[in-house]
Amino acid sequence: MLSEEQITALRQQVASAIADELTRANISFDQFTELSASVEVEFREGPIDGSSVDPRPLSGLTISRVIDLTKVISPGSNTPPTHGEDSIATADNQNVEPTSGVIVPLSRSHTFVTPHDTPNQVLNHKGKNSTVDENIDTSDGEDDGNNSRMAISSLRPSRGGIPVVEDDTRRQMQVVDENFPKRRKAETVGYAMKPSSLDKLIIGIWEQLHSGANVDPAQILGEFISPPLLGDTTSPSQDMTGLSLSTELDNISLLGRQFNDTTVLCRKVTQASRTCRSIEVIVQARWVEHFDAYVEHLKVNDPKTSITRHRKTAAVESSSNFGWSEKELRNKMAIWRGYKEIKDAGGWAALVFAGMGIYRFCKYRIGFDNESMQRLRNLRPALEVAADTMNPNWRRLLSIVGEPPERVYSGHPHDWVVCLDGSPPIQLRKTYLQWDPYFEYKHIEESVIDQATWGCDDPRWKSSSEALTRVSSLFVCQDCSSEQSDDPKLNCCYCFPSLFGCATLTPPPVQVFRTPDGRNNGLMALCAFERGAPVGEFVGLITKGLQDVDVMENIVGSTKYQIWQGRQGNFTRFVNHSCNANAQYQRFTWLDTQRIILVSKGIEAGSEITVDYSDQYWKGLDKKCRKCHHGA
Ligand SMILES: C[S@@+](CC[C@H](N)C(=O)[O-])C[C@H]1O[C@@H](n2cnc3c(N)ncnc32)[C@H](O)[C@@H]1O
Repeated sequence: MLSEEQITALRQQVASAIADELTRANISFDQFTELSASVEVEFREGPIDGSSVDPRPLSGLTISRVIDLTKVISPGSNTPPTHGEDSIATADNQNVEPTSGVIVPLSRSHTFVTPHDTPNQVLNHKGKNSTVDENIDTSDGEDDGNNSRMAISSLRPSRGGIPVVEDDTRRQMQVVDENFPKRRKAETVGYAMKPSSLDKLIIGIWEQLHSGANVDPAQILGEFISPPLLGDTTSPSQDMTGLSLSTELDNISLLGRQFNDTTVLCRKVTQASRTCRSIEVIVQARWVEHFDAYVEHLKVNDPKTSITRHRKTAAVESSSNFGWSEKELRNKMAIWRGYKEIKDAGGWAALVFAGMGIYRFCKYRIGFDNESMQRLRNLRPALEVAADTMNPNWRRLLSIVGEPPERVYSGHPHDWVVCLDGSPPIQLRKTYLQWDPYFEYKHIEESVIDQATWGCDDPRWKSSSEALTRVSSLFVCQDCSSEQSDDPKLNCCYCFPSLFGCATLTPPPVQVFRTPDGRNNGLMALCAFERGAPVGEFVGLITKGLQDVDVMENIVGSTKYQIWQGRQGNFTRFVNHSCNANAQYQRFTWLDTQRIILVSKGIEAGSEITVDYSDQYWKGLDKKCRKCHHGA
């Protein structure tokens, strides 16, 4: 019998051996939530190098255990999701005025007043009373001491190491250039994506929707006619060594044209095949409905015969029409029924944009339960907003099954605020009218220079000696030292490939959503963003001297400028604060011009995207973080 100490030593030895093996195995556990491990132990006699070991175990298998690792892998799995705070929710939304979008500059001519238009007597985090102006200030420590800016509060990118302290400023959000924090598990909000088959299906839908995939019947009706690819001209493999220079050049340009033509043809066929696949699942889902209706009809006409018998009759009739055996039809029908159930819950958009993943999901039916279908039901309006606004013709596919082809949601994808509980989306402007009856928001992809202020100059441009030290006329990335160009063929900088210098830019998978805890709107990540991946650029009006509004203030050399998203900008305008943020703002220089990028710190699919506005931002404001309940 082993002593207590020997058992402890044995336990440690076995545990550390398993841990070593696990490290070597390099398994990605991220995709599992209900993980268990099966451990088998045998004891053997002899040295471990195997030179003279008796390969037979002492007494066969000593132990065999299955260990539940769920709690180790997902320690927070029992934590209620954020939307459990529903009780505070919608009514509360009336109370928190989202500052940056609703306050207009005093210097501009709007006359309405919101609670944040005037200085407020407020409590800061330490409970101290202070009077503040409602602004955002973002000067970044290279302050020239100009106190007129002190009253402006800000979303403020700061340079690493340079203190960002202006005691009188508020609403400063800091950009952290250094000490990129370790990835943290992000909280999920309403959609609460967990790694399962349904999640894969949903993420597949979002990815298709944001991939630039063109689901348009016109694509398959359009021409596939392309110049002859083979036969009458030089094929790519033909030996050209004996050709004269001009013939050679002719052939090269011909090869180039052929290559481009083939690319176009290939693109058209790929798109057409994707569209056909969508038509296929639409028709198959509808066929199941007709099958059920027919069985119902048989039952009404012949109530004495069992429903099973009627089903068989209908199956036999249709299998001969399909040219399949009854069994084959039944197998297919089981999958098609899955398509119908997805359509019933998630709407036609879920079906059309599901891609190939839907087949496996319906074949194996893992996670095909009431809870999953409820999740799809809640997602339905959000999916339709994305589908209608990004793929305006997709509903025309539905005319094949007699559904209305007109889209329901028009405008920009972020003109709609989706609700986590599946209730109808709200027009963006309506979510601000209570504070600003004139609210409107123009969606722009690039910042716009306020010419009244800057003329033709872009204050973000690094005209300083920094830029002039370049050896050639090429632009060089300050981070990776590679050449930058808007021409994808010349560009070598891949710091933020989804934003700069690459051939295709696809819209980021994000949506504006209604927060359930009184923060008005927020930004939802539909798919995961890896740590370090850009979500988008902070764009708006490049201006200066605004007071009493939320602005991002920045500095290049000695030039200060502001980015104001009050009336125009992009989705970054809806990013809320969290003390536990999963994203942050970073500076980046593209073609010698400063840009501010929203970068992921590890954002999970289905989470709200947040940044830490920093204490500076909240300083002196009568607000607590409603996301984390800090700073009450
Ligand atoms: C840049 S906007 C963010 C989008 C905003 N929620 C909206 O609906 O327009 C900043 C404003 O959102 C609100 N906000 C953001 N994060 C918050 C938080 N954690 N707690 C409370 N309010 C927050 C505040 O009103 C803040 O002034």
